[in-house]
Amino acid sequence: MSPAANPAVRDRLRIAIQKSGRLSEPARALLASAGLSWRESRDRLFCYGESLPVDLLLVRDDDIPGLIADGVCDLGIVGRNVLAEQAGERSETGKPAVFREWRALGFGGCRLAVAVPDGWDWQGPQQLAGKRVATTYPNQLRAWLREQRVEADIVVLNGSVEIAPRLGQADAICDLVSSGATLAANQLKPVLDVMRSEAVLAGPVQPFGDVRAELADLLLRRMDGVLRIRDSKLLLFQTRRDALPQVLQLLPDAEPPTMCAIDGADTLALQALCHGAMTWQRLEDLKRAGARGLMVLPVERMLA
Ligand SMILES: Nc1ncnc2c1ncn2[C@@H]1O[C@H](COP(=O)(O)OP(=O)(O)OP(=O)(O)O)[C@@H](O)[C@H]1O
Ligand SMILES: O=P(O)(O)OC[C@H]1O[C@H](OP(=O)(O)OP(=O)(O)O)[C@H](O)[C@@H]1O
Ligand SMILES: [Mg+2]
Repeated sequence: MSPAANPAVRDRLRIAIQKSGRLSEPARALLASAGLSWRESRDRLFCYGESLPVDLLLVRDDDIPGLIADGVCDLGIVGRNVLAEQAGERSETGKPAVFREWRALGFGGCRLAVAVPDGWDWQGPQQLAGKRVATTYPNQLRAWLREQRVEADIVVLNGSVEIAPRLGQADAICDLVSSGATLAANQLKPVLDVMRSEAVLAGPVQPFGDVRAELADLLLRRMDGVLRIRDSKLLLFQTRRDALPQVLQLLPDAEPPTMCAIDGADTLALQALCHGAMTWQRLEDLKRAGARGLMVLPVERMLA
């Protein structure tokens, strides 16, 4: 049966990303560097893929796990915090796990942390016993409290959680923190992390049974290439053979270099893919160790 005749079989992949918010631009940029391009529609909620049969759906981030669960979209880029919260909710209500994290994407980093008023003398999780804790992430907080064997009341709020203690709605909070500025502005201090989060590529637990499997594989391979080289540089240099061990010691973050002998084999020309920052200080150290003609080149694409 052709995909058109059977709606369960699809010949295009559909990826949901946040319409507007912290993850929307980096998510688009990542997909674009993996070679995707779209024809923008006028309402901009659905973008038809041009370079590959991969379409974009622009939605609220909280809707992404549910869209994957319902099969409305195939993949999504969403914070691990949102994915874990909704997975927790499904498991609490006895529903099977249908989506999971496929890849961590290295942006949108933050943590889900417990914070208490500045004046508290924090002794440990037991101090939350019998207290009210405000959060947008009740399932993760509940699971964490259970692990700590602490009984506390969870007050669910959809936003502005940090203001709850001042309003007398809660004694402590459990919310996302990155710089800590929002906590400080509300006279709160973080005391421990419930989870570390970043943007992730989410997908179904079950593999696709049609051409989407190949499209998803292709996309993953390209994304892995982009993620691997995000901060990488290609380093070109020459060195005398006897200085090689000292030079390589300064490149612990490099892939095994390609080398060739020149000048009657006494000198080597090398190229090494380095994953760490290539600062001036590092180049000067390499020169001191015997490297010559150092050149640092950006890496645009890589396919393993
Ligand atoms: N302060 C922060 N620093 C870094 N990342 C954050 C921060 N706050 C949230 N995030 C991450 O970015 C994701 C999206 O945050 P954002 O504030 O844009 O969501 P939202 O207000 O729920 O948006 P939407 O309108 O799509 O529902 C969060 O789920 C989290 O993974
Ligand atoms: O530690 P900080 O760097 O101050 O960031 C933390 C704040 O960022 C997020 O809110 P956001 O600004 O996205 O507003 P929102 O409540 O509308 O999501 C989060 O809910 C915190 O309130
Ligand atoms: Mg949201």
